[in-house]
Amino acid sequence: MSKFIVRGGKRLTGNVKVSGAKNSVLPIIAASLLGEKGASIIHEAPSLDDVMTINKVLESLGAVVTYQDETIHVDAQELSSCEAPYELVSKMRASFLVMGPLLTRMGRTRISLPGGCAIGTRPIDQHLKGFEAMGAEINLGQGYIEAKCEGRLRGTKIYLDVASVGATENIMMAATLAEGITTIENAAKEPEIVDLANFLNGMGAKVRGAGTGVIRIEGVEKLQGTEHTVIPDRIEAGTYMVAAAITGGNVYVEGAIADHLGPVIAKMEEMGVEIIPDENGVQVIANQPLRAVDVKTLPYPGFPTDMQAQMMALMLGSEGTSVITETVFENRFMHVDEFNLMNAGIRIEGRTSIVTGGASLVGAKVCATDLRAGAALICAGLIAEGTTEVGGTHHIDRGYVHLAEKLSGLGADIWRLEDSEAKTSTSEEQTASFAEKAKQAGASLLSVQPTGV
Ligand SMILES: CC(=O)N[C@H]1[C@@H](OP(=O)(O)OP(=O)(O)OC[C@H]2O[C@@H](n3ccc(=O)[nH]c3=O)[C@H](O)[C@@H]2O)O[C@H](CO)[C@@H](O)[C@@H]1O
Ligand SMILES: C=C(OP(=O)(O)O)C(=O)O
Repeated sequence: MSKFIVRGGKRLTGNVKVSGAKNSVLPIIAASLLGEKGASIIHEAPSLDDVMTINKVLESLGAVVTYQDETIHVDAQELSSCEAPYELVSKMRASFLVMGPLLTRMGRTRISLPGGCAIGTRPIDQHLKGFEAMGAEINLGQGYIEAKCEGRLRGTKIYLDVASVGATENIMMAATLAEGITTIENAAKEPEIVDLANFLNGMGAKVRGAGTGVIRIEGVEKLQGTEHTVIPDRIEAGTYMVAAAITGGNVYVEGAIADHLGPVIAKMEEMGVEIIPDENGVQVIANQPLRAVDVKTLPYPGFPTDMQAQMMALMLGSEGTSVITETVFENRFMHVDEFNLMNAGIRIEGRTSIVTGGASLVGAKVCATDLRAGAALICAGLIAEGTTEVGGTHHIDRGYVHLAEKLSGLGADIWRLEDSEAKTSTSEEQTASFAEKAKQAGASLLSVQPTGV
């Protein structure tokens, strides 16, 4: 099993660059299926496993996709299928985002049910409610959802019972080619929704109000490929901000957009971290003991659930008792047991976790239960005594580009041990191979350690 190995005790300093946002690029790639004329070019597409998976979904539908140097070309002029198979959708829930584009463009689609995952059951009722309201007929059977419509979808008013990011995106994409006007009420307001709307408008769509609770889409007859640069990943940025703060460090997070990180910055400032934003990123300076805070996750612009686990790690490095309430997903405290293997002493009471800071964390063998849990365990490992081994790297690879290389570029004592490397190579060879990867990632190798600890 491959794993990240972290030796605690290093203070992080320097500059780290944030990659393009996973949660923007995935719906944008799905939206590129709407381009009946010309290709789409998507810049700052991070080299994540999730991106490779959705590219494969598009290829299985007949689109021609190439990926080079963080740029994706999608030629979706000729599509040969409207069915997204189980093998790909089961790998990644966001594959379900191809449903809206396929239904509205082809009048029919069949997609494997995405199912739940480690953080919750994650139903899709709001997506389907939207499609039905627009005139689609939905049938479920044998693990697949079939949607079809006679002629074009029809614009209508859709009120979402929960401000779902995915449902807002799927319905928004479906509405671009519908007849008439669609209004989404109680729409999600995340920056990634705005990024998707900008991409769609670049294709010729007429989307207004993205980023507010009411989005209005006037359907058009056809869309064409466009060129777009994905926004920086606010969750990756927040993760490096936490990594800097937990080590008492001084780090410039290049590309972080302070406006997208409002609640994360507010809570870190409340803890005593100095955050200095400028137009290119944010400087994070932690030069005093951290104070306990209480955090409740909420849809944007509230505190993001995708930063909950990392914030929990930061609370462990503070003085006093903090409380985290998770309101977005019903099962997103799986990392607590893993933190507790490191002597964290966190208690769960329903949807709340009580985190007592100041405990001396000790390195342990732990496992990422989802991608943010993995990043959070690595953050905790940065201040733990001894060595922490974080397994479940496939989760982390879904959302973090060159995580070990970026952190080691800031001075962290971290490296990745591949299963195959562990079996076949010497520690010197592993160091050399890691050094090569880090060089490719542009990181300066302040602390590369041989494996085999
Ligand atoms: C690829 C992507 O962008 N993923 C993000 C997206 O996931 P995703 O789009 O799946 O998350 P949603 O916003 O849809 O989910 C929020 C809540 O709504 C519920 N719900 C959702 C849809 C539905 O039809 N019915 C329903 O009840 C979910 O179970 C959950 O409790 O937003 C989440 C919430 O910010 C983030 O954690 C994910 O990183
Ligand atoms: C939960 C997440 O992603 P996804 O919705 O793709 O599972 C996440 O990015 O933290």
